Amino acid sequence: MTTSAITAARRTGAVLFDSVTKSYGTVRAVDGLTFALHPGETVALLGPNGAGKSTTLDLLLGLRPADSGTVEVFGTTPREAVVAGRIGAMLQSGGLMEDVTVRELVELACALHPRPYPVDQVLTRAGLAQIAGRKVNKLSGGQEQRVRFALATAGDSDLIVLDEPTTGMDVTSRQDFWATMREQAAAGRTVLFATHYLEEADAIADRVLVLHRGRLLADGTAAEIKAKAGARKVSFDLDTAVDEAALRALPAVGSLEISGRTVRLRSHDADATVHALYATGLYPHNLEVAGLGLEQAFVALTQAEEARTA
Ligand SMILES: Nc1ncnc2c1ncn2[C@@H]1O[C@H](COP(=O)(O)OP(=O)(O)OP(=O)(O)O)[C@@H](O)[C@H]1O
Repeated sequence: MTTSAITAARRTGAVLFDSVTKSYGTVRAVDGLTFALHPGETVALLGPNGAGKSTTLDLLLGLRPADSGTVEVFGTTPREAVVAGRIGAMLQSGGLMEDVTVRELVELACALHPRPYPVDQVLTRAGLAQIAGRKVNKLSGGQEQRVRFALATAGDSDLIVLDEPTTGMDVTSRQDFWATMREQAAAGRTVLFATHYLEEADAIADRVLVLHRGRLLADGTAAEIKAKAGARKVSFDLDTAVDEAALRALPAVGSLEISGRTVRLRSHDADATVHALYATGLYPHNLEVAGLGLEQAFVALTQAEEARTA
């Protein structure tokens, strides 16, 4: 980010990370991270295991101090933003209070929020109305996630932070969950979620941040991230026996998979690959050239970075 973008984000942004670093002993979990989130955005935070996603969220929520750099939330410190009720959070870790009912726990969360919603509304929105009387320690994993979701939306917060929110939820719960999050975003709230479900990031996020070893590897729309990965999938059938060596010698070819007379390959310059394919005298049928999905783009980007820094 440029200095003027940082100044603008400081004035009008929802979140600003400016050169933030955090280490645990010798492990640098977050390494000079700079980004801003704008009000009303829904942003996915992606990264392989250990990339620093949870640490980033902890810093954003004021649960850990940064070693250097600054974290601002609506122009204040994370802690001030939390106390003012401006952030609702749903974290992976942290047990729920056990010996209380779902309703009692949600009542407590509402009582603690400066701008609470009615308890019944929170329970219904999280799909908990039917099990409000049940003890929290008797819930399934997916039901516990719904309780965490209820706690994150107990009041009118401006920023909702979710760490792998749908892990353990069944398909219907997931759909309900994201429908609610869309409503929250449509009402102008900023939503930041860390996830390993790339199809969710693709479908839901306006913007995707890819972390790798505590650094920002990519920042853009899902379409931009796919384009950045650069590779295309090329597939075709041949009506003669497949000459693997000739295919491997085509320009820009990455991986190559042959199944009978069907060929599937990755190319970082599909035009060059296909032109050269025709030039060899082969005649491909059913030729298809397609972009990568977000998941494939993510793997391509992170693997390229691993190779670059190895
Ligand atoms: N409390 C801690 N003490 C020591 N090291 C830690 C601690 N928490 C995280 N780390 C290390 O910091 C790095 C970043 O971890 P973090 O949990 O932020 O990553 P993540 O992207 O959330 O990973 P995952 O996808 O596996 O949840 C990892 O190398 C991890 O081992």
